[in-house]
Amino acid sequence: MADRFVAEATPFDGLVVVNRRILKDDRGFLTRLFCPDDLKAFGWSGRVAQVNETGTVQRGTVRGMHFQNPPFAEIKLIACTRGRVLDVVVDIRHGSPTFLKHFAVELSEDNGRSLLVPRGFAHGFQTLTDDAHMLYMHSESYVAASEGGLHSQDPRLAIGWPLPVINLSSRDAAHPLLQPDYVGVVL
Ligand SMILES: Cc1cn([C@H]2C[C@H](O)[C@@H](COP(=O)(O)OP(=O)(O)O[C@H]3O[C@@H](C)C(=O)[C@@H](O)[C@H]3O)O2)c(=O)[nH]c1=O
Repeated sequence: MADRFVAEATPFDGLVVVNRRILKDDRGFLTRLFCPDDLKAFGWSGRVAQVNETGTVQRGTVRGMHFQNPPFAEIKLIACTRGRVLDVVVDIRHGSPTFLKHFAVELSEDNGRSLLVPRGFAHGFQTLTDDAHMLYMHSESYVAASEGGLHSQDPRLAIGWPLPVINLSSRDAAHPLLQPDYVGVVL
């Protein structure tokens, strides 16, 4: 069996686009979403503490930009299992050469792409279709008190959302803008 996952490097240390093989036959398809042994080579380590799914009703909705602060900083493997999204991460690792730069990739139910996001990135996405579903593997448990957020429309991040941004949650609308002295997270 050829590799189920083919890694595509990004300009960000540890951030990997994972191209999944999609096995098709007359009935439909099968694709492997997660395998700790295979993904170890791409940077997954430790356990899967939880698997979450979200469904988003309306095209143009933005969720994010979210992260957990140390000691609960987490690795996430992110896939879109229904519809299409523009998935975006921001490097917030203190001292990183790509600090506060962002990376965007389209994830969809058809393109077989997942994003393996190391610790020290904020994550968000915009739905490009109605009724979009996302699936997340998390290496750490959800700890509400450790949650952090950046504003998805912070001018300093300059994320080019392709559609007018709608439906921010009240939490996401309240994320503060970055201060000039922001130094990121120390892992
Ligand atoms: C993330 C999370 C939320 N919750 C609760 C908190 C809240 O009552 C409800 C909805 O949470 P949120 O508003 O944070 O949902 P959402 O905005 O979809 O949060 C998600 O956004 C994307 C961008 C990510 O990267 C994810 O890791 C996650 O942070 O679910 C959990 O119980 N467990 C979890 O792991």
